[in-house]
Amino acid sequence: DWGYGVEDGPSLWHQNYPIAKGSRQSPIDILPQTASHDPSLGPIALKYDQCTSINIANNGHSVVVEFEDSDDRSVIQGGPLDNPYRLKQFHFHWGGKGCRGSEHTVEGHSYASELHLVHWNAVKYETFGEAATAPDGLAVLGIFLEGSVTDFKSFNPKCLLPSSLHYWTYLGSLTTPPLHESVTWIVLKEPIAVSEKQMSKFRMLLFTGEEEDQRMRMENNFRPPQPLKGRKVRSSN
Ligand SMILES: Cc1cc(C(C)C)[n+](CCc2cnc[nH]2)c(C(C)C)c1
Ligand SMILES: [Zn+2]
Repeated sequence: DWGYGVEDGPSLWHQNYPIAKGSRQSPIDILPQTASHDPSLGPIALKYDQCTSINIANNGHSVVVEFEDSDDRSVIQGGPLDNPYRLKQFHFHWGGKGCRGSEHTVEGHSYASELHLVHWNAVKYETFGEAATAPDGLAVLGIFLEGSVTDFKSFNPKCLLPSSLHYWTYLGSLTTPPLHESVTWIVLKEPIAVSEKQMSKFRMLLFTGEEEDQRMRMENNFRPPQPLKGRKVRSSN
């Protein structure tokens, strides 16, 4: 019912999902100069050592790596978060070519791709599904990928992190339907390098059209920036 094409893309999502015009929609264009530095914002802490990946799948909209989330073995905490959020899965957004592809932009600048590490508040909610509809239910760590000659070795989230964990944070939403306004976004300032070869592998992934035979190229699976509507973007030190 929704996609990234001309007939079903982001500009039409509001017809079936009115919250698309809500007050905390994502992604946004981040303006570093207007982000308010908040000294009370501590560092984020990532505990991914025991992370247990379950599978990698093409869910028709993205390539997703799922994790075991029956306990707090892999969590993100600190920063803007009041308690630990459990790692559920990570996935990517990317463009058809060149440097467009990320969901968040920085002063209008897009990156080739954006990695989302999705976590949920298992302290307050019973299930991921329940958390996904709650205003403090999810915490998504966004990491920009920019094309470069180096390769990244594996999908272990630990080695996918840049050297600096400085971040911007703001209250937002899922970036595809149902567009729930349930996400505390933590976007790292420093991108990681990914090779053109890796990018081309994303682009070769096909995603199913309405009819199974309609194999469309999975690319440009990103939503454009949404109005800030008075929200404050805070910056870690
Ligand atoms: C693996 C995954 C895929 C998707 C979309 C791309 C269908 N979504 C829905 C929208 C979204 C993707 N990235 C930010 N929001 C999620 C949510 C639950 C975080 C996870
Ligand atoms: Zn995402």
